[in-house]
Amino acid sequence: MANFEQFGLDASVVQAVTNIGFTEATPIQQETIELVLAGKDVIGQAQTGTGKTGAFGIPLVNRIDSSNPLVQGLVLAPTRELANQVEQALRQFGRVKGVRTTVVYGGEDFGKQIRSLKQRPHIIVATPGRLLDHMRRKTIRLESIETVVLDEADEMLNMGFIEDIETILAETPQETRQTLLFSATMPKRMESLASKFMKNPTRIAVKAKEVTMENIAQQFIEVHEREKFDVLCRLIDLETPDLSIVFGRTKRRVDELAEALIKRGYRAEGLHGDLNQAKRNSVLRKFKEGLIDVLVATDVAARGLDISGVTHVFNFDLPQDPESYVHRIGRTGRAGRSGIAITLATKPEREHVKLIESVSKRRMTQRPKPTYEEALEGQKQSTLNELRELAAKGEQDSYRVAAKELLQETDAVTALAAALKLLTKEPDQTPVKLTSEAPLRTKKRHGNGGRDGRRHNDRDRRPWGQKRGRDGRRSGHQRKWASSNGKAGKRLS
Ligand SMILES: Nc1ncnc2c1ncn2[C@@H]1O[C@H](COP(=O)(O)OP(=O)(O)OP(=O)(O)O)[C@@H](O)[C@H]1O
Ligand SMILES: [Mg+2]
Repeated sequence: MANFEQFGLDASVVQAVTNIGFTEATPIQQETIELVLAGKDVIGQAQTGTGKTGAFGIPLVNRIDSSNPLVQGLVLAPTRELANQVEQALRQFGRVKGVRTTVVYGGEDFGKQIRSLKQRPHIIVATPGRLLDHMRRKTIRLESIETVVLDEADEMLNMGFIEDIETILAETPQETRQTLLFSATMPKRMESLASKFMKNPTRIAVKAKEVTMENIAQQFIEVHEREKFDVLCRLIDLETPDLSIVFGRTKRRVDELAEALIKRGYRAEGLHGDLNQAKRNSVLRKFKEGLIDVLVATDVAARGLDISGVTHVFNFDLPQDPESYVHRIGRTGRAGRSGIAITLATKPEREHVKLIESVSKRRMTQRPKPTYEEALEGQKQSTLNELRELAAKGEQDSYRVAAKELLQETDAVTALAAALKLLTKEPDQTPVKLTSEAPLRTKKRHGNGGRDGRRHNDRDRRPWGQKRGRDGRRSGHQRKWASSNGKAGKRLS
């Protein structure tokens, strides 16, 4: 296994990476770091959660001349939250070397961004729309850019950012520019972008049958539309996730789902593109801090977001395309950890499930709908585990007298059973109202990448090819690769 010293990186960059806690390069990092250092154009495809940010970010900061005040690196990301997260990662990689980074995205004050641009960042991370605005205002110039990275390149095409990206790339030095494309999915249509903007790129790709991670258990449950919500609640009760993400198809759906979950006593909040940026930031922060356990989101949260502790992804509604499925479920099972992805599908949607399976090259295991009894049992076990842990810690001195008094009145089993009942969140059946969604219908995939026929303007993404208005949306955590699973590195290679 490779450590970071062997790639010819500056000692300051190796130091920064070590400080973060990375000891070994992940497979995609092993393959791309030297190429990027050498100035080559690279198309990097590797599964979700396997360190692509480091694969481009570590050599990128290494290439920066930190004594030169000009901006040298540009990273584009499809959403605001992701742009934020990537900038945080780059800042960490470049900290010891003294590389300055900044991030610009829509929905935020220009003034603040202009002030940060005046600090002469070496690398700018941006969403395409806001970057263009800055270019028009001449608050960002790209003629000194040496390296451009398109993170989630295929998604930026999906979102209709292609013209924006062409405009941006045209403002960077054509002859000398290094261009890097990264994503877990590289659909065929990426080729035209690559051939147009890249010079003899090296392709690093995972094998087709390894598009999704094997450490993510993929399951699906066949449901009727009207029972979906009860099934979701029972799943949460039964599975007792640490953190989970529930994906809904539309913004309205996300709002309704979050509200319904809250009504049933879950700590949930919604995230989608119609919320103002302050709200989006606060929801994501609360989720990372564990102040909420369930993040309900549109596909705005499907790509790139790296949040530790997400043990479960629920596809309440099917994603509109198979690539989106790969990215959604990739919000769990990151950095060698395991995760569970559960997809709810109605009977008419079976075909769509098959299409997803054929693209992700993995079968989903069908499981039955959880029963009320199973949900209750899950909650009981969870309470029992917490009780066991607390008892083992033995820090209940101030409760011992009361406990003894209780045991004089009633036998131990009765007393404990009452405590368990009190502490257990029994499955809540409060009636809730959700507007029902028509099932997703499968259309044959054409050259347009199989965007579904139903175009719903309540969605967070533009259909393929359609020009987007301003800008997208989407933040970070560092830990040791394979910290919880020593085998992860091997499995990936
Ligand atoms: N060499 C390493 N050692 C330990 N942890 C690492 C290493 N490289 C990356 N990680 C951690 O792995 C996690 C996933 O990394 P990252 O977000 O870059 O994945 P990704 O491949 O970009 O995934 P996605 O396709 O979802 O965007 C992060 O928490 C990151 O800090
Ligand atoms: Mg990523």
